[in-house]
Amino acid sequence: MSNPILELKNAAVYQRENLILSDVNVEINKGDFVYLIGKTGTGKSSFMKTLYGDIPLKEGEGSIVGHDLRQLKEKNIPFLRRKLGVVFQDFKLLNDRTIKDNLMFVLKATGWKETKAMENKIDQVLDKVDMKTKNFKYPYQLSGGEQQRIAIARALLNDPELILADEPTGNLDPQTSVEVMEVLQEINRNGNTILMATHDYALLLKYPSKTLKCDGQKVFEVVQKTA
Ligand SMILES: Nc1ncnc2c1ncn2[C@@H]1O[C@H](COP(=O)(O)OP(=O)(O)OP(=O)(O)O)[C@@H](O)[C@H]1O
Repeated sequence: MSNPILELKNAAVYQRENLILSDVNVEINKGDFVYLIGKTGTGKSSFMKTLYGDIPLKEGEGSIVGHDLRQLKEKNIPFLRRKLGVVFQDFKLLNDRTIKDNLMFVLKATGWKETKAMENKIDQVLDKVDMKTKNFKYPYQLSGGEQQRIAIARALLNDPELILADEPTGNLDPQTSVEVMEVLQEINRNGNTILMATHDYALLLKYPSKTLKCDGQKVFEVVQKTA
């Protein structure tokens, strides 16, 4: 029996009272790499926000990493987020502290106490994105691609069951996008499950995978054409 990490049944996504997506039926299983595509304004970000508890699910059924999205209470959102790694287009690193301190901040905020264990974990995640030697730098001293790799490392800190990446290459040039994508692919090969919203069709062609499309207030799976 498959035990999906994410399952939505007849779900509807709203921004306040505006219906953005309806009849959403989606299943993501452990180890999957799934793209979410669609034109600007079709609801990719709203879909992602619903998954990490930023927008409440008011219609249909939804479960993600063991949480029922319909029953999700404000106080449980931090616990949901701990099981998710979220990566954004604009990196969202804290510019007033070093890379190491950015990661330390997240570990402390999520209940880690032991300095040695925290340092080991930071080394481990930075190693995964090939950024171990830059841990003393400040975010503004890094290129966009490097900052995004740090943001991916940060998403890995609590061994997430699912990584949600919302346009992770949106601010990067094509070559750097490929480099960041290589990191995500490697992480996926190592067993991490990833849902990535993107409008970068070049990446889809280069790294084909299961693809969901937002269009006309619906989400459906598309079969990629090999041109
Ligand atoms: N905070 C908000 N309040 C009300 N409506 C919103 C809000 N944010 C987005 N919307 C609307 O929801 C719809 C979907 O937006 P969303 O950002 O989810 O699309 P998207 O596919 O992620 O677009 P993009 O690729 O430009 O990021 C749009 O019509 C947008 O105007």
